[in-house]
Amino acid sequence: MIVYAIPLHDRFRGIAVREGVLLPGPAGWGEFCPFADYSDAESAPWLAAAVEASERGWPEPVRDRVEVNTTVPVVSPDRAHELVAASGCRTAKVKVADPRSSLAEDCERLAAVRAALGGGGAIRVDANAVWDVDTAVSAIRELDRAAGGLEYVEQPCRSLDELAAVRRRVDVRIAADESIRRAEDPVKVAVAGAADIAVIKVSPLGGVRRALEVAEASGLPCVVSSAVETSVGLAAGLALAGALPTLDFACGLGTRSLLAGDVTSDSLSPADGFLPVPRRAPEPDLAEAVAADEKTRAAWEERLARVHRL
Ligand SMILES: O=C(O)CCC(=O)c1ccccc1C(=O)O
Ligand SMILES: [Mg+2]
Repeated sequence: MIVYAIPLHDRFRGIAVREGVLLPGPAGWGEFCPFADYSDAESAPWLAAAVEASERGWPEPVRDRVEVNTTVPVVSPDRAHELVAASGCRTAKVKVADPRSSLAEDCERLAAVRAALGGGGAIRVDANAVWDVDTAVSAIRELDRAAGGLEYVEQPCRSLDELAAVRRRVDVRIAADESIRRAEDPVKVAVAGAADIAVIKVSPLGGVRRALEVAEASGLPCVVSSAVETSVGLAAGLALAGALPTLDFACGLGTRSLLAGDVTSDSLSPADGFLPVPRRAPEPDLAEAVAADEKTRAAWEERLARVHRL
């Protein structure tokens, strides 16, 4: 087993260093990397996803490449412009509504992203559930204007009822993320009236097969998104995106560039906005260079053992 610790270029979701474990098995490598604030119970599906990858492998894909968005953290307009221009992607997902950023700053970041993308690109934003309904409605209208049009807004509010209320009052499409992945039972959550798009993630949903079930049950067009894994975990996301019967939107799997390093030389960085659908995860041949220190390694070994026992 490999334990890695990789710095991020810019803070993302409050995280400056991404940590996790790579597990080898007969089918290849799997990645277990629940965020530090996740309980053991909430980390169990992340382990199931890693075990699926290493023991069983993934279902047959129906496509061999996937268009992806580049992901823009809460950074200055200049930095946002630079990230989008360097990405080669035609779609950008921009984090908004962060405590460190005002609505005016969010608007400036979006204008810079639009300038970098040009009129033909698509911009989506992610509010990570922080707004109430009225705040969401007015913020979305302003952000939509600043961006020169938004493709969708991801998780503007916490609850499904709030998402439904916002959806009735704005023209911009609504995508559900936390409402699905943090639901008691992601297969049973009735997201259809509350959102236009379902964001589906392999790790929190317990693997590619389980995520395919959640996607089907949602009855919505899906966007497969990462949890900012290394290329080993990104491969699982691409396997899911590759196996979905239909895929109408770019996926949130262009996150390799958020990390300052990777565990593989065969890195899953988008070229011209697309990533290939791999049959198995790439070999972690660079793990030595990003190995965690002894203390971090011991903590992850313990965490893995606890989640394993559940
Ligand atoms: O969707 C993307 O572009 C990248 C993935 C992403 O935003 C994300 C990554 C880790 C944890 C939460 C989220 C999120 O979508 O809220
Ligand atoms: Mg999200």
